[in-house]
Amino acid sequence: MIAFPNIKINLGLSITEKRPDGYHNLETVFYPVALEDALEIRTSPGTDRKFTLYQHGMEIAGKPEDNLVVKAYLLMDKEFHLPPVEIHLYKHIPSGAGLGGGSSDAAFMLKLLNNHYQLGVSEEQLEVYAATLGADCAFFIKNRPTFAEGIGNIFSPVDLSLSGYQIMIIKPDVFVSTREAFANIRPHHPEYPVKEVIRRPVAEWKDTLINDFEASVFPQHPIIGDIKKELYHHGAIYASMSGSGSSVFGLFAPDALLPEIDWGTDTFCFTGTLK
Ligand SMILES: C[C@](O)(CO)[C@H](O)COP(=O)(O)OP(=O)(O)OC[C@H]1O[C@@H](n2ccc(N)nc2=O)[C@H](O)[C@@H]1O
Ligand SMILES: Nc1ncnc2c1ncn2[C@@H]1O[C@H](COP(=O)(O)OP(=O)(O)OP(=O)(O)O)[C@@H](O)[C@H]1O
Repeated sequence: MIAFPNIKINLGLSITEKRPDGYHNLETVFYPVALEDALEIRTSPGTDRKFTLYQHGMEIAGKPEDNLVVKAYLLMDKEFHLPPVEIHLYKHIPSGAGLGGGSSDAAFMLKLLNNHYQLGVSEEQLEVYAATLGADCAFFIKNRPTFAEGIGNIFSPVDLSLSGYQIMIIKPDVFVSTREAFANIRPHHPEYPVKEVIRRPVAEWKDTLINDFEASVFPQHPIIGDIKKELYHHGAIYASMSGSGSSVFGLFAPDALLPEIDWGTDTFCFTGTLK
């Protein structure tokens, strides 16, 4: 059985408080975008190994047992005593991009196992499992536009459709550690709450829908700020870094002709249309 884990972008990201457990409370809107990995599971009988991970496409740092798809499998195996599986993961989604690629793989693994082995786990319970694997992992269970608060795991639906808008996502060859990005932030409550700005037309978001990480990440990696400027220069209606970076996305009107920009060979570039 195969699934296609997609990414999220953050529309606004306010880091409001540091918590006693070291994590941060935040407010953001997650929006799904169809830049996808491919994830397949097959039962592999007659083997002692619980799992074998075959990786294709972009490389991911770390051992197989550190991969979030394996962590998701082991979590479900503990609860449901699953048969051994072969896992094929084809990575298209860049890592360290703020696009939630690893979290998405993990959430889709939970959904795949639930469907393939007919475990009968509810979406709500899958969200509980997902939240143990990564702060924004649970979003990918329902995978629809969502207002998130808490550490990024308390959800309410938002009435927002960007259907038809074109998106350009650019990720320079720069790795931003999510942990370090949080460490450099001074939390504060936003002048313009994300939930309110998002109700305004996209054309009004430019100076009010803020990703707090930009202020700490751009000075360290000026190239990321330059990409955002370039997207505006070429007609983006709204542009922002996603999550803790290093990717930047630009939203363009449905009928706009997307610019052809030479970002250089080490830069990842995706264009698509939002659903
Ligand atoms: C920044 C976002 O991309 C916004 O969508 C996400 O909240 C990040 O979520 P994520 O990559 O799933 O994050 P995790 O892998 O759970 O956490 C990585 C590290 O970031 C810090 N962290 C993460 C989430 C959060 N609300 N507060 C934090 O301080 C913690 O130091 C944690 O050890
Ligand atoms: N299946 C996976 N895909 C990508 N990275 C994974 C995976 N499993 C574990 N990782 C580890 O997770 C780290 C973060 O990867 P991820 O793609 O989620 O980054 P990100 O885009 O910064 O996500 P986020 O928006 O959640 O911060 C990587 O450095 C990698 O070592």
